[in-house]
Amino acid sequence: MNYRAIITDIEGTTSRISFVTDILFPYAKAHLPAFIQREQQQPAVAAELDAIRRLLGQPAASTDDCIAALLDWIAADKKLTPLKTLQGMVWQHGYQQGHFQGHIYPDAAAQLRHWQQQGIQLYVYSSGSVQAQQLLFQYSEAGDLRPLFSGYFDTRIGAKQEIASYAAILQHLQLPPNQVLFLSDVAAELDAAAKLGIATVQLIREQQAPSQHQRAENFYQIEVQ
Ligand SMILES: CSCCC(=O)C(=O)COP(=O)(O)O
Ligand SMILES: [Mg+2]
Repeated sequence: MNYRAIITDIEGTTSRISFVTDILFPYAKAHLPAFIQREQQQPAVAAELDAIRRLLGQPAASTDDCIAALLDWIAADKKLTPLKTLQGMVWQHGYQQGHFQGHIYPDAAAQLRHWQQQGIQLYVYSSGSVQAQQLLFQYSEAGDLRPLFSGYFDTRIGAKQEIASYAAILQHLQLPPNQVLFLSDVAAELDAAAKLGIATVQLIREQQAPSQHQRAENFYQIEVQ
């Protein structure tokens, strides 16, 4: 089982679920409305507002309508790309101001470093935007971990429970599926990856429902060689 690439999820896998639900999401809920009102003319923000209008099927939706939809989506933990993109923009300020650091389990930081030193290519696949992923690892409690990673994938490549998303990732990696290992806490994500022959390990750190996938309580229990 010599894997040439390992792809890891974040929430519930490298990092505590409560860091996302109790720190990041409330911060976004508190700061997104003012951020959007202030920055809505910025092309990057305007593009996401247009994407929200398309998702709502309301081309004439006001900025306030879009903000209301975003707050509903945060409450429902919707993994919608415009929400995730705007959240990443808002979280950048929080990290830069030192309002919070990115949580990473010590075993995950240590093993990711070890695997990279062994020559294994490391990637991230999270519903959080690539910007949000890079910020979490840049401002992590274990220091700037960005040098460990060869690439990042988010919902722009597809939803995490869709088989096609993993086919697109394999195309990017240019590796056979049996040389790739995907780590996540969510069985449905692992199911989709396994359908293509990607190796899987489910991290059971919190209250995850176990599945038929190989399981590990921490990164030290994951065999890669
Ligand atoms: C990258 S930190 C923000 C994570 C996030 O917004 C999210 O929805 C987590 O989803 P994941 O696919 O990493 O479990
Ligand atoms: Mg997760």
